[in-house]
Amino acid sequence: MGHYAAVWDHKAAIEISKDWNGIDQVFLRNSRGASAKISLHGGQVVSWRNDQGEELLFTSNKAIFKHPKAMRGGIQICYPQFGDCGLLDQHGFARNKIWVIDENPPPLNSKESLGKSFVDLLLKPSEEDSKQWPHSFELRLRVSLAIDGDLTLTSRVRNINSKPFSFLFAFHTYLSVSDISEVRVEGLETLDYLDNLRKRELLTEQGDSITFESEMDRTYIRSPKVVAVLDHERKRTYVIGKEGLPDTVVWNPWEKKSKTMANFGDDEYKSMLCVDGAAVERPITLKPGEEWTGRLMLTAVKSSFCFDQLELQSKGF
Ligand SMILES: O=P(O)(O)OC[C@H]1O[C@@H](O)[C@H](O)[C@@H](O)[C@@H]1O
Repeated sequence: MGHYAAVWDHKAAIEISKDWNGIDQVFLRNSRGASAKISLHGGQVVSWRNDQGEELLFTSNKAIFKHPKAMRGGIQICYPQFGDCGLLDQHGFARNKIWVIDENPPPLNSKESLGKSFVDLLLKPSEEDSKQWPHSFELRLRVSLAIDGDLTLTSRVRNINSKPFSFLFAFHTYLSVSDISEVRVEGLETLDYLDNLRKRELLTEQGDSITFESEMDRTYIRSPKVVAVLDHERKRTYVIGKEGLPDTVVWNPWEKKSKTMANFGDDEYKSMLCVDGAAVERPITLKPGEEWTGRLMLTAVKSSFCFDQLELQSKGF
């Protein structure tokens, strides 16, 4: 399987194995011991570990690993619908489908994979999907793990039909946190957001940063390219960069809703936070033959957050 990997030394590797349901999953590893696991079920990133072996993504202890439902956690691909704003199942069908490994993807910018282990996945609509959503598309996902452990997800949607179509998209990202009460999100101050708990009412963020004391389900519109999630107790900061994704969704179900979710423990809301790079306020429209690209870049660093220290520019933010 070496040809899937950008091999810069002998330890960079990619392996393919079966998951609990006999569905292929891809294991990426870098030379320092960081890793990522991607399931072909849903094109879902199910694990991302740093070089200390610490898991950076949340997965519920009650997650159900059973086709066709995406398991609760990791990074899910929401496409072509987000939430329940449409006729399809919540968050669209892509997260519930079996993707394939794309051996010959159309080229991406060469910098994209330089020095990284990566895999390319592809989803094309089945007959059943076309009945529900009558548009011909190719949805691609490249997952790349860099030498410093950064994880990049690049999605491309191509219209291969003779008519335009529109879609919504999100990288629904479950971050693992120590205790939600100790977490702060920076970068969304003063922005307008749609409050999904109040029928998508348009409100403006008043806080200096976002902290959590109750259920939250918000779509921050036209959000900046970089948002930081500071976990004080664990002394870890996640830096979330995005391109082609104008919005950021912030979600935590809190206590009451958690109890109603079958595949989620009653107390698990304390150890997770979803911060999604998304294009959900306004649909993206593609004319025949056109392609859209969206990218999510995740970095986890120790201790307090400082834009300068992170040399964000050198990381491509
Ligand atoms: O339970 P699901 O379908 O995975 O969705 C979880 C949540 O995902 C969030 O992104 C949405 O904003 C919430 O409204 C939704 O409840």
